[in-house]
Amino acid sequence: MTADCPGGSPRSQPILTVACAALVDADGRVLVAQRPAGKPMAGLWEFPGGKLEPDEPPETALVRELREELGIDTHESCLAPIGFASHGYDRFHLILLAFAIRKWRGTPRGREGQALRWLRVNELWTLDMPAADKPLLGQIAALL
Ligand SMILES: Nc1nc2c([nH]c(=O)n2[C@H]2C[C@H](O)[C@@H](COP(=O)(O)OP(=O)(O)OP(=O)(O)O)O2)c(=O)[nH]1
Repeated sequence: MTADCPGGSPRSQPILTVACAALVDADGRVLVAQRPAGKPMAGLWEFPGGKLEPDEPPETALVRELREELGIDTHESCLAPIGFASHGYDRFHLILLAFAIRKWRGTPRGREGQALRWLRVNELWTLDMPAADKPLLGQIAALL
């Protein structure tokens, strides 16, 4: 059986590639961070992570970002790919690569002033998140 699948917008936008983490604790809860005031999408809850630098592999970027943002140490071998989201914002097209992480050293704290919450997967659906993130929730739910 075939289904209608209308074509997407052909707009040409810069591509931004971001790696993000579902940090999963021993109780199966996932960490989310609130984007601080002054940043685009301030107040929305996101998965910690950030942009890849030129020629930087996503795993390397994520280990770096988690150290910078949360003060935790992990290792590339502790990152398990979950899936991705691809979303067109007004100014750029985001490719969001998501990894699950269950092992790290240190206690996450918001080093850039961001609030943190540990939530069960069913609670994630209730959060105000960037539009790109919603498709990731099903992928995370399938994993946990
Ligand atoms: N880390 C992260 N970023 C996300 C998520 N969802 C989503 O749309 N984004 C967007 C927000 C930003 O436009 C981009 C991440 O960039 P970033 O965190 O490195 O940069 P930023 O805008 O916070 O600011 P800056 O570091 O350039 O100062 O990806 C998410 O779940 N986690």
